[in-house]
Amino acid sequence: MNVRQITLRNFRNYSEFETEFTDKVNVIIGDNAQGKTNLLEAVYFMSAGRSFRAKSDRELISFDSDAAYIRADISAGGREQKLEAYLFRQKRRQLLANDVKLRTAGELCGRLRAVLFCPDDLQMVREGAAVRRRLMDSCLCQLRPRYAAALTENNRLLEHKTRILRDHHEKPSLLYTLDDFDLRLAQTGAELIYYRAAYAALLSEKASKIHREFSGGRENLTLTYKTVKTIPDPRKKPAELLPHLQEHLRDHRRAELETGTCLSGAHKDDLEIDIDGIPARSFASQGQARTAALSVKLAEREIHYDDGGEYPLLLLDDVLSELDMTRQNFVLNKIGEGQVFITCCEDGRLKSRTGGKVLHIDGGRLA
Ligand SMILES: Nc1ncnc2c1ncn2[C@@H]1O[C@H](COP(=O)(O)OP(=O)(O)OP(=O)(O)O)[C@@H](O)[C@H]1O
Repeated sequence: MNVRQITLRNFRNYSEFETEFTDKVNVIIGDNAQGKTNLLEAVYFMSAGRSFRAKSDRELISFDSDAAYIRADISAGGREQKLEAYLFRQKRRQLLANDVKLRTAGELCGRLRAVLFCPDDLQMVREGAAVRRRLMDSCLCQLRPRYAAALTENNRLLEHKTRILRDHHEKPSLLYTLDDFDLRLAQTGAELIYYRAAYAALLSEKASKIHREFSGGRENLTLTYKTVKTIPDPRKKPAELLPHLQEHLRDHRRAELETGTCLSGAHKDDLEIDIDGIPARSFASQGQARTAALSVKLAEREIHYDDGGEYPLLLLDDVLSELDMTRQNFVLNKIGEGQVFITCCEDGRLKSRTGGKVLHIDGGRLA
């Protein structure tokens, strides 16, 4: 699976841009703020139907434009495909695959798979649960289109429910709709939990193996999925999870009304990371935290490979420079096959170590 060519119009700081990529390692080099991450973001967008850092499509459109365009010519599953995205400031985006309009971002997911490793990922060990939920979500959205649809719906319902909880004092009639929202939240939440539980078990198994190799057999990494407390076994089918989620929602109704926030549901899930049975969040050294984050990302890549028989794109945004030489070598050795994109500021060493194609970016253009 690879991106052969990308075309950008009015995307971030790229007004008109087109380039071909090699199906091996692409090293994107340039000074700060020249558009290296923007280019990676465009590639990622075509795999996930969303950016990994922008809150809305509008942020992706060049400051002085009303619309942006991304086109990726890809090769996947032995087929050449054309993926396009039209993003607008004032109206809904339009996504196309081989000239056919797609209704949702979920329909884009899966056509082009990518694993992103960016500086924020190095914090997955230390930060709050949101980072680790995003980790599960971004991979599952690509692996399972049904998951992407459930996640979009769950987020939409949460936004509505939050408004109800916040505004019901001024408008008590809003409370009549709360039961319906809770039911839909529990239904979509049950789907999310079902998929997350299976994914977390697989990720833990693979990441643990990589981490052990990485640490010279000394450390044991485990990932444990944590969800709504009333659920005895999250690996049961969604229909069996539903009543437990409803029970938890009922128990928290009063607290939700008092605090004006959604306290119950899959949006609180976590993926706990332990090293040798001790919570990494509080006790891991800097080196251990980095090794764990790397192991998790490399495990994610393997899961994609096992699922689809092809390596996903590996997007490494400015992370290699943050790793010491041993860890850089471990990553570069593990890459082996598949298309890779690496952004970095310095030239030279990476080029010779990866043997990759170098793209010099300067002010949103190829230098
Ligand atoms: N919507 C937009 N329209 C125009 N320019 C934008 C837009 N969004 C971001 N930029 C510009 O893109 C540039 C940043 O690009 P990017 O994040 O890709 O940098 P980078 O080359 O990865 O830099 P660094 O090495 O510092 O991470 C900034 O100068 C920013 O102002």
